[in-house]
Amino acid sequence: MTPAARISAAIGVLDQVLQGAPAEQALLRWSRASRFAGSGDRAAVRDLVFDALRRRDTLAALGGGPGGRGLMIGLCRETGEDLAAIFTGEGHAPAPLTESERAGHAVPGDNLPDWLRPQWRRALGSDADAVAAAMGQRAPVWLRHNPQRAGLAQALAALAADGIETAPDPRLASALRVISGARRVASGRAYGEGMVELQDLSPQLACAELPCAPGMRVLDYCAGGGGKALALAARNPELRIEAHDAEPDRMRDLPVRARRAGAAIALTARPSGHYGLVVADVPCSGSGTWRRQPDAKWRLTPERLEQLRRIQASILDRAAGLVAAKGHLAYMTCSLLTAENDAQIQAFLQRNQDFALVQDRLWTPLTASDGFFLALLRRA
Ligand SMILES: C[S@@+](CC[C@H](N)C(=O)[O-])C[C@H]1O[C@@H](n2cnc3c(N)ncnc32)[C@H](O)[C@@H]1O
Repeated sequence: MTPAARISAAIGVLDQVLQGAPAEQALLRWSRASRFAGSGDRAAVRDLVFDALRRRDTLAALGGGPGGRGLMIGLCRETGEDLAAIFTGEGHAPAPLTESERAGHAVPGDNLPDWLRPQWRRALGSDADAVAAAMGQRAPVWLRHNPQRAGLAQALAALAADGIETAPDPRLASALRVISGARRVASGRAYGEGMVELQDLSPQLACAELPCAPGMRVLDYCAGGGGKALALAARNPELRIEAHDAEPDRMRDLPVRARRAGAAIALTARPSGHYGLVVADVPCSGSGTWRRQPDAKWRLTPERLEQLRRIQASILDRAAGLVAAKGHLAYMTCSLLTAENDAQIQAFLQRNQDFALVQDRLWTPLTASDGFFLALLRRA
Protein backbone atom coordinates (compact mmCIF):
# COMPACT_ATOMS: atom_id res chain seq x y z
CA MET A 1 0.00 0.00 0.00
CA THR A 2 1.18 3.54 -0.68
CA PRO A 3 1.51 5.94 2.28
CA ALA A 4 -1.59 7.75 0.99
CA ALA A 5 -3.59 4.49 0.82
CA ARG A 6 -2.61 3.70 4.41
CA ILE A 7 -3.89 7.10 5.43
CA SER A 8 -7.17 6.46 3.61
CA ALA A 9 -7.48 3.17 5.47
CA ALA A 10 -6.76 4.84 8.81
CA ILE A 11 -9.45 7.44 8.09
CA GLY A 12 -12.01 4.69 7.55
CA VAL A 13 -11.02 2.85 10.74
CA LEU A 14 -10.99 6.07 12.77
CA ASP A 15 -14.48 6.98 11.58
CA GLN A 16 -15.76 3.70 13.01
CA VAL A 17 -13.90 4.18 16.28
CA LEU A 18 -15.16 7.74 16.65
CA GLN A 19 -18.67 6.34 16.34
CA GLY A 20 -18.01 4.05 19.31
CA ALA A 21 -16.42 0.89 17.87
CA PRO A 22 -13.48 -0.48 19.89
CA ALA A 23 -10.26 0.24 17.95
CA GLU A 24 -9.08 -3.39 17.90
CA GLN A 25 -12.39 -4.52 16.42
CA ALA A 26 -12.43 -1.81 13.77
CA LEU A 27 -8.84 -2.65 12.79
CA LEU A 28 -9.64 -6.35 12.59
CA ARG A 29 -12.66 -5.62 10.37
CA TRP A 30 -10.54 -3.51 8.06
CA SER A 31 -7.76 -6.06 7.92
CA ARG A 32 -10.18 -8.91 7.09
CA ALA A 33 -11.69 -6.85 4.29
CA SER A 34 -8.23 -5.86 2.97
CA ARG A 35 -6.47 -9.09 2.07
CA PHE A 36 -4.05 -7.07 -0.09
CA ALA A 37 -2.62 -5.43 3.05
CA GLY A 38 0.64 -7.01 4.24
CA SER A 39 1.84 -7.14 7.84
CA GLY A 40 3.80 -3.89 7.35
CA ASP A 41 0.63 -2.17 6.11
CA ARG A 42 -1.43 -3.47 9.03
CA ALA A 43 1.16 -2.29 11.55
CA ALA A 44 1.40 1.12 9.86
CA VAL A 45 -2.39 1.64 9.78
CA ARG A 46 -2.63 0.57 13.41
CA ASP A 47 0.08 3.07 14.40
CA LEU A 48 -1.70 5.87 12.52
CA VAL A 49 -5.02 5.07 14.20
CA PHE A 50 -3.55 4.87 17.71
CA ASP A 51 -1.37 7.97 17.25
CA ALA A 52 -4.46 9.90 16.19
CA LEU A 53 -6.64 8.69 19.06
CA ARG A 54 -4.05 9.49 21.71
CA ARG A 55 -4.16 13.16 20.74
CA ARG A 56 -7.62 13.37 19.25
CA ASP A 57 -8.52 16.95 20.19
CA THR A 58 -5.18 18.50 19.27
CA LEU A 59 -5.14 16.79 15.88
CA ALA A 60 -8.81 17.58 15.14
CA ALA A 61 -8.08 21.29 15.63
CA LEU A 62 -4.94 21.05 13.57
CA GLY A 63 -6.73 19.11 10.83
CA GLY A 64 -9.79 21.31 10.65
CA GLY A 65 -12.35 18.63 11.57
CA PRO A 66 -13.29 16.07 14.25
CA GLY A 67 -13.63 13.00 11.96
CA GLY A 68 -11.04 10.46 10.87
CA ARG A 69 -10.09 12.68 7.98
CA GLY A 70 -9.51 15.72 10.21
CA LEU A 71 -7.34 13.64 12.55
CA MET A 72 -5.22 12.33 9.71
CA ILE A 73 -4.80 15.80 8.19
CA GLY A 74 -3.78 17.03 11.66
CA LEU A 75 -1.30 14.19 12.10
CA CYS A 76 0.25 14.75 8.64
CA ARG A 77 0.40 18.50 9.21
CA GLU A 78 2.08 18.02 12.57
CA THR A 79 4.69 15.65 11.21
CA GLY A 80 5.45 17.99 8.30
CA GLU A 81 4.13 15.72 5.53
CA ASP A 82 3.42 17.25 2.15
CA LEU A 83 -0.40 17.31 2.34
CA ALA A 84 -0.83 18.10 -1.36
CA ALA A 85 1.17 15.01 -2.25
CA ILE A 86 -0.92 12.71 -0.03
CA PHE A 87 -4.42 14.14 -0.35
CA THR A 88 -4.56 13.91 -4.15
CA GLY A 89 -7.78 11.93 -4.65
CA GLU A 90 -5.93 9.69 -7.10
CA GLY A 91 -6.02 5.90 -6.82
CA HIS A 92 -6.56 4.99 -3.15
CA ALA A 93 -5.42 8.39 -1.85
CA PRO A 94 -7.84 10.55 0.16
CA ALA A 95 -9.57 13.49 -1.58
CA PRO A 96 -7.81 16.87 -1.83
CA LEU A 97 -8.14 19.30 1.08
CA THR A 98 -11.15 21.60 1.24
CA GLU A 99 -10.91 25.31 1.98
CA SER A 100 -11.71 24.85 5.69
CA GLU A 101 -9.31 21.93 6.05
CA ARG A 102 -6.53 24.16 4.76
CA ALA A 103 -7.17 26.48 7.71
CA GLY A 104 -6.46 24.05 10.57
CA HIS A 105 -4.79 25.66 13.57
CA ALA A 106 -2.85 24.46 16.59
CA VAL A 107 -4.56 24.70 19.99
CA PRO A 108 -2.96 23.75 23.28
CA GLY A 109 -4.83 20.89 24.93
CA ASP A 110 -4.45 17.92 27.23
CA ASN A 111 -6.53 15.52 25.10
CA LEU A 112 -8.68 14.47 28.05
CA PRO A 113 -12.46 14.11 28.09
CA ASP A 114 -13.92 17.36 29.52
CA TRP A 115 -15.91 15.63 32.29
CA LEU A 116 -12.81 13.82 33.53
CA ARG A 117 -10.38 16.75 33.60
CA PRO A 118 -11.17 17.92 37.18
CA GLN A 119 -10.66 14.38 38.55
CA TRP A 120 -7.42 14.01 36.59
CA ARG A 121 -6.09 17.28 37.96
CA ARG A 122 -7.13 16.43 41.53
CA ALA A 123 -5.43 13.04 41.34
CA LEU A 124 -2.18 14.17 39.75
CA GLY A 125 -1.79 17.73 41.05
CA SER A 126 1.22 19.48 39.57
CA ASP A 127 2.00 16.39 37.40
CA ALA A 128 -1.41 16.50 35.67
CA ASP A 129 -0.29 18.20 32.46
CA ALA A 130 2.94 16.22 32.13
CA VAL A 131 1.13 12.90 32.63
CA ALA A 132 -1.58 13.90 30.14
CA ALA A 133 1.15 14.78 27.64
CA ALA A 134 2.86 11.42 28.27
CA MET A 135 -0.45 9.71 27.50
CA GLY A 136 -0.24 11.32 24.05
CA GLN A 137 2.94 9.38 23.23
CA ARG A 138 3.46 5.76 22.24
CA ALA A 139 4.05 3.41 25.18
CA PRO A 140 7.39 1.65 25.56
CA VAL A 141 7.52 -2.15 25.57
CA TRP A 142 8.82 -3.82 28.72
CA LEU A 143 9.83 -7.42 29.34
CA ARG A 144 10.08 -9.28 32.61
CA HIS A 145 13.01 -11.66 32.91
CA ASN A 146 11.92 -15.06 34.26
CA PRO A 147 14.75 -16.56 36.34
CA GLN A 148 12.92 -19.89 36.48
CA ARG A 149 13.79 -20.49 32.82
CA ALA A 150 17.18 -18.84 32.34
CA GLY A 151 19.74 -16.66 34.04
CA LEU A 152 19.69 -12.98 33.10
CA ALA A 153 22.83 -13.23 30.95
CA GLN A 154 21.38 -16.18 29.03
CA ALA A 155 18.05 -14.39 28.49
CA LEU A 156 19.85 -11.25 27.27
CA ALA A 157 21.94 -13.31 24.87
CA ALA A 158 18.80 -15.02 23.49
CA LEU A 159 17.10 -11.63 23.08
CA ALA A 160 20.13 -10.26 21.26
CA ALA A 161 20.14 -13.31 18.97
CA ASP A 162 16.45 -12.61 18.29
CA GLY A 163 17.44 -9.06 17.25
CA ILE A 164 15.94 -7.44 20.34
CA GLU A 165 17.92 -4.81 22.19
CA THR A 166 16.95 -4.10 25.82
CA ALA A 167 18.08 -2.03 28.78
CA PRO A 168 17.43 -2.98 32.41
CA ASP A 169 15.64 -0.66 34.83
CA PRO A 170 18.00 0.35 37.65
CA ARG A 171 15.25 -0.30 40.23
CA LEU A 172 14.41 -3.86 39.22
CA ALA A 173 16.92 -6.26 37.68
CA SER A 174 14.15 -8.31 36.04
CA ALA A 175 12.61 -5.34 34.18
CA LEU A 176 13.98 -4.88 30.66
CA ARG A 177 12.97 -1.97 28.48
CA VAL A 178 12.91 -2.84 24.78
CA ILE A 179 15.05 -0.38 22.87
CA SER A 180 14.60 -1.95 19.43
CA GLY A 181 13.00 -5.02 17.87
CA ALA A 182 9.76 -4.88 19.89
CA ARG A 183 7.77 -6.41 17.03
CA ARG A 184 10.07 -9.45 17.06
CA VAL A 185 9.49 -10.32 20.72
CA ALA A 186 6.48 -12.62 20.34
CA SER A 187 8.11 -14.71 17.61
CA GLY A 188 11.54 -14.87 19.28
CA ARG A 189 13.18 -17.73 21.14
CA ALA A 190 13.63 -15.87 24.44
CA TYR A 191 9.87 -15.32 24.65
CA GLY A 192 8.91 -18.69 23.20
CA GLU A 193 11.02 -20.52 25.78
CA GLY A 194 9.68 -18.49 28.69
CA MET A 195 12.94 -16.67 29.50
CA VAL A 196 11.04 -13.39 29.27
CA GLU A 197 7.39 -12.37 29.47
CA LEU A 198 5.76 -9.18 28.24
CA GLN A 199 4.84 -6.99 31.22
CA ASP A 200 4.92 -3.27 31.75
CA LEU A 201 7.40 -1.87 34.27
CA SER A 202 4.79 -0.44 36.68
CA PRO A 203 2.97 -3.71 37.47
CA GLN A 204 6.40 -5.36 37.75
CA LEU A 205 7.38 -2.81 40.39
CA ALA A 206 4.05 -3.41 42.15
CA CYS A 207 4.48 -7.19 42.17
CA ALA A 208 8.00 -6.77 43.55
CA GLU A 209 6.47 -5.10 46.63
CA LEU A 210 4.29 -8.09 47.54
CA PRO A 211 5.18 -10.52 50.31
CA CYS A 212 5.94 -13.97 48.96
CA ALA A 213 7.36 -16.33 51.55
CA PRO A 214 8.05 -19.91 50.37
CA GLY A 215 5.01 -22.16 50.73
CA MET A 216 2.59 -19.25 51.07
CA ARG A 217 -0.87 -19.84 49.62
CA VAL A 218 -1.57 -17.06 47.10
CA LEU A 219 -4.77 -16.22 45.25
CA ASP A 220 -4.83 -14.07 42.11
CA TYR A 221 -8.52 -13.22 42.45
CA CYS A 222 -8.98 -11.29 39.17
CA ALA A 223 -6.41 -13.28 37.22
CA GLY A 224 -7.42 -12.61 33.60
CA GLY A 225 -4.39 -13.52 31.48
CA GLY A 226 -2.43 -14.14 34.69
CA GLY A 227 0.15 -11.34 34.55
CA LYS A 228 0.34 -10.93 38.33
CA ALA A 229 0.27 -14.66 39.14
CA LEU A 230 3.09 -15.25 36.65
CA ALA A 231 5.17 -12.40 38.07
CA LEU A 232 4.83 -13.85 41.56
CA ALA A 233 5.64 -17.37 40.38
CA ALA A 234 8.80 -15.98 38.76
CA ARG A 235 9.83 -14.41 42.06
CA ASN A 236 9.32 -17.54 44.09
CA PRO A 237 8.53 -20.97 42.60
CA GLU A 238 7.64 -22.27 46.07
CA LEU A 239 4.48 -20.18 46.30
CA ARG A 240 1.25 -22.17 46.01
CA ILE A 241 -0.58 -19.98 43.52
CA GLU A 242 -4.23 -20.23 42.51
CA ALA A 243 -5.85 -18.11 39.82
CA HIS A 244 -9.51 -17.15 39.69
CA ASP A 245 -11.63 -14.93 37.49
CA ALA A 246 -15.37 -14.23 37.46
CA GLU A 247 -15.16 -14.82 33.71
CA PRO A 248 -13.08 -18.01 33.52
CA ASP A 249 -12.73 -17.68 29.76
CA ARG A 250 -10.43 -14.71 30.37
CA MET A 251 -7.93 -17.17 31.87
CA ARG A 252 -7.80 -19.29 28.71
CA ASP A 253 -4.19 -18.24 27.89
CA LEU A 254 -2.96 -18.73 31.45
CA PRO A 255 -2.16 -22.48 31.31
CA VAL A 256 -0.08 -21.97 28.14
CA ARG A 257 1.72 -18.97 29.61
CA ALA A 258 2.37 -20.83 32.87
CA ARG A 259 3.76 -23.84 30.99
CA ARG A 260 6.03 -21.58 28.97
CA ALA A 261 7.26 -19.93 32.18
CA GLY A 262 7.69 -23.22 34.04
CA ALA A 263 5.21 -21.98 36.67
CA ALA A 264 2.71 -24.06 38.64
CA ILE A 265 -0.55 -22.09 38.78
CA ALA A 266 -3.83 -23.86 39.56
CA LEU A 267 -7.05 -22.42 38.17
CA THR A 268 -9.89 -22.29 40.66
CA ALA A 269 -13.56 -21.58 40.02
CA ARG A 270 -14.41 -21.32 43.73
CA PRO A 271 -11.58 -20.06 45.94
CA SER A 272 -12.04 -21.34 49.47
CA GLY A 273 -10.30 -21.25 52.81
CA HIS A 274 -7.73 -18.58 53.57
CA TYR A 275 -4.69 -17.29 51.72
CA GLY A 276 -1.53 -15.58 52.92
CA LEU A 277 -1.83 -13.18 49.99
CA VAL A 278 -4.86 -12.27 47.89
CA VAL A 279 -4.20 -10.10 44.84
CA ALA A 280 -7.19 -8.13 43.57
CA ASP A 281 -6.15 -6.61 40.23
CA VAL A 282 -9.61 -5.19 39.69
CA PRO A 283 -11.39 -4.05 36.52
CA CYS A 284 -10.91 -0.29 36.22
CA SER A 285 -11.05 2.70 33.88
CA GLY A 286 -7.58 1.78 32.56
CA SER A 287 -6.72 5.48 32.70
CA GLY A 288 -3.09 4.57 33.40
CA THR A 289 -2.85 2.64 30.14
CA TRP A 290 -4.50 5.09 27.77
CA ARG A 291 -1.28 5.30 25.73
CA ARG A 292 -1.87 1.68 24.77
CA GLN A 293 -5.66 1.81 24.44
CA PRO A 294 -6.41 5.41 23.54
CA ASP A 295 -9.94 4.64 22.34
CA ALA A 296 -10.85 3.59 25.90
CA LYS A 297 -10.18 7.17 27.01
CA TRP A 298 -12.96 8.46 24.80
CA ARG A 299 -15.38 5.62 25.60
CA LEU A 300 -15.24 6.02 29.39
CA THR A 301 -18.32 7.78 30.84
CA PRO A 302 -19.14 8.98 34.38
CA GLU A 303 -21.76 6.21 34.58
CA ARG A 304 -19.25 3.52 33.64
CA LEU A 305 -16.74 4.88 36.16
CA GLU A 306 -19.39 4.71 38.88
CA GLN A 307 -20.26 1.17 37.88
CA LEU A 308 -16.57 0.21 38.02
CA ARG A 309 -16.28 1.71 41.49
CA ARG A 310 -19.16 -0.45 42.72
CA ILE A 311 -17.57 -3.57 41.19
CA GLN A 312 -14.19 -2.70 42.76
CA ALA A 313 -15.73 -2.25 46.22
CA SER A 314 -17.57 -5.54 46.05
CA ILE A 315 -14.45 -7.40 44.84
CA LEU A 316 -12.44 -5.89 47.69
CA ASP A 317 -15.01 -7.04 50.25
CA ARG A 318 -15.21 -10.54 48.80
CA ALA A 319 -11.42 -10.85 48.48
CA ALA A 320 -10.95 -9.62 52.07
CA GLY A 321 -12.92 -12.62 53.35
CA LEU A 322 -10.32 -14.93 51.79
CA VAL A 323 -7.32 -13.37 53.54
CA ALA A 324 -5.84 -15.34 56.44
CA ALA A 325 -5.18 -13.70 59.81
CA LYS A 326 -1.97 -11.63 59.45
CA GLY A 327 -2.24 -12.21 55.69
CA HIS A 328 -2.14 -9.53 52.99
CA LEU A 329 -4.59 -8.15 50.47
CA ALA A 330 -3.03 -6.38 47.46
CA TYR A 331 -5.44 -4.06 45.67
CA MET A 332 -4.25 -3.03 42.20
CA THR A 333 -5.59 -0.88 39.41
CA CYS A 334 -4.13 0.48 36.20
CA SER A 335 -5.95 3.71 36.97
CA LEU A 336 -4.67 7.13 37.92
CA LEU A 337 -7.96 8.32 39.40
CA THR A 338 -8.39 8.86 43.14
CA ALA A 339 -11.96 7.55 42.96
CA GLU A 340 -10.64 4.11 41.99
CA ASN A 341 -7.53 4.21 44.15
CA ASP A 342 -7.11 6.04 47.49
CA ALA A 343 -10.83 6.76 47.88
CA GLN A 344 -11.68 3.12 47.30
CA ILE A 345 -9.12 2.04 49.92
CA GLN A 346 -10.25 4.62 52.48
CA ALA A 347 -13.84 3.42 52.12
CA PHE A 348 -12.71 -0.22 52.40
CA LEU A 349 -10.78 0.48 55.60
CA GLN A 350 -13.86 2.12 57.07
CA ARG A 351 -15.92 -0.98 56.28
CA ASN A 352 -13.22 -3.48 57.32
CA GLN A 353 -11.58 -2.34 60.52
CA ASP A 354 -9.57 -5.55 60.88
CA PHE A 355 -7.40 -4.41 57.93
CA ALA A 356 -4.65 -1.79 58.03
CA LEU A 357 -2.80 -0.11 55.19
CA VAL A 358 0.81 -1.22 54.89
CA GLN A 359 1.68 0.98 51.90
CA ASP A 360 0.14 2.54 48.83
CA ARG A 361 1.94 3.65 45.67
CA LEU A 362 0.94 5.32 42.44
CA TRP A 363 3.31 4.92 39.48
CA THR A 364 2.95 7.19 36.46
CA PRO A 365 4.81 7.55 33.16
CA LEU A 366 6.86 10.23 34.94
CA THR A 367 8.12 7.82 37.62
CA ALA A 368 7.85 4.42 35.91
CA SER A 369 5.80 3.44 32.87
CA ASP A 370 2.00 2.91 32.76
CA GLY A 371 -0.14 4.50 35.46
CA PHE A 372 -0.55 1.84 38.14
CA PHE A 373 -1.80 1.82 41.75
CA LEU A 374 -1.04 -0.61 44.56
CA ALA A 375 -2.48 -0.62 48.06
CA LEU A 376 -1.06 -3.36 50.26
CA LEU A 377 -3.31 -4.11 53.24
CA ARG A 378 -2.72 -6.42 56.18
CA ARG A 379 -5.31 -8.28 58.17
CA ALA A 380 -4.96 -7.99 61.94
C1 LIG B 1 -7.62 -5.79 35.19
S1 LIG B 1 -8.23 -7.30 34.66
C2 LIG B 1 -7.06 -8.43 35.30
C3 LIG B 1 -5.75 -8.47 34.57
C4 LIG B 1 -4.85 -9.60 35.02
N1 LIG B 1 -4.68 -9.65 36.44
C5 LIG B 1 -3.50 -9.59 34.34
O1 LIG B 1 -2.48 -9.25 34.98
O2 LIG B 1 -3.44 -9.93 33.17
C6 LIG B 1 -9.59 -7.56 35.72
C7 LIG B 1 -10.20 -8.95 35.69
O3 LIG B 1 -11.18 -9.00 36.74
C8 LIG B 1 -12.18 -9.90 36.35
N2 LIG B 1 -13.36 -9.66 37.19
C9 LIG B 1 -14.37 -8.79 37.00
N3 LIG B 1 -15.26 -8.88 38.00
C10 LIG B 1 -14.80 -9.82 38.86
C11 LIG B 1 -15.28 -10.38 40.08
N4 LIG B 1 -16.40 -9.95 40.63
N5 LIG B 1 -14.55 -11.34 40.65
C12 LIG B 1 -13.40 -11.79 40.10
N6 LIG B 1 -12.90 -11.30 38.94
C13 LIG B 1 -13.58 -10.32 38.33
C14 LIG B 1 -12.36 -9.59 34.87
O4 LIG B 1 -12.97 -10.68 34.20
C15 LIG B 1 -10.93 -9.32 34.41
O5 LIG B 1 -10.34 -10.46 33.86
